[in-house]
Amino acid sequence: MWRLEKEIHTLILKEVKRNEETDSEKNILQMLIEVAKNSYLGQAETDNFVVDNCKNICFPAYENGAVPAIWTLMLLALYPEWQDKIRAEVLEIFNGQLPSSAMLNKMKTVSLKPSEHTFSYSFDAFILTGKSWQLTMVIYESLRLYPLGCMLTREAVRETRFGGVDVPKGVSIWVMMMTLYEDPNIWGTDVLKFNPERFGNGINGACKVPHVYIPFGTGPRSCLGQHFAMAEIKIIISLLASNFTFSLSPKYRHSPVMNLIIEPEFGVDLLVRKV
Ligand code: HEM
Repeated sequence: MWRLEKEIHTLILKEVKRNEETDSEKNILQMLIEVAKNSYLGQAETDNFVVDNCKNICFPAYENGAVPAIWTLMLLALYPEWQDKIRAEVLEIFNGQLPSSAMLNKMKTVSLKPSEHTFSYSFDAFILTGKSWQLTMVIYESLRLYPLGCMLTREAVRETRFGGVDVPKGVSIWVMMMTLYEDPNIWGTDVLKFNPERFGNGINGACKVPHVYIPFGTGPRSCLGQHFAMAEIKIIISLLASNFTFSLSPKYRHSPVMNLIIEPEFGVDLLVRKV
């Protein structure tokens, strides 16, 4: 384990050096290096800062787009009427071509005027624009029923009072996603049903307290890959839905498990047919 750790450390620093030597376009790595260099950190700490942040970005990039896409496919397999709606939408937008960013922008949805909100809310989910957002509604509903992480954590950096409770400095606060997403007082009596239509008027229309819908977290440390992840999931689902119909295989065993993220324990077996 230590050998692997050391090897990864060395590999990342090699890439850092290569990156510093080439006059390439500004990328995340260069931004990380700049932040580290402009800080009070010594050389070893600077290296650790860059390496740790690289790992922090690579780790979620590996499965975090794939698992929500798999849950969405499972739900679409269960609800063929939504599969048909998605297929019609993507066939109209993509018109037999591979998805481009301009096409994805047509499915792009929503933005929030920052001044209307106290948090720096970067998840683009409040004002629906355009008319092609059925797939986005399906993904939002899928992320509500099967959130990627089961909790969001924050540490009290100073003594504070939170919802009538005194919280001492240093205490970790865990926000359990499922308690937010399964509350009928917030989402209505059909809270446990797959109903993407609830997002028809954006998040404000979907629930009584829109700030509780935070699939990508909130504030300055919200998900770095949220727009990438949404684009990735849209591309995967669009390509599959426009070429295939799919239903759940009798082999499928429904068993969401909480590892680091909420995953289907036995995978998702689908029966797939060419359209
Ligand atoms: C649908 C897919 C994804 C979901 C639902 C998701 C969700 C989240 C959540 C809830 C957080 C914690 C935010 C907070 O504490 O406020 C987070 C953090 C993060 N995510 Fe994602 N994520 C997804 C995909 C990705 C992908 C594909 C990447 C990388 C390419 C990524 C990179 C990160 C990073 C680097 C952080 C830490 C940000 C920081 O600490 O400043 N995520 N994500």
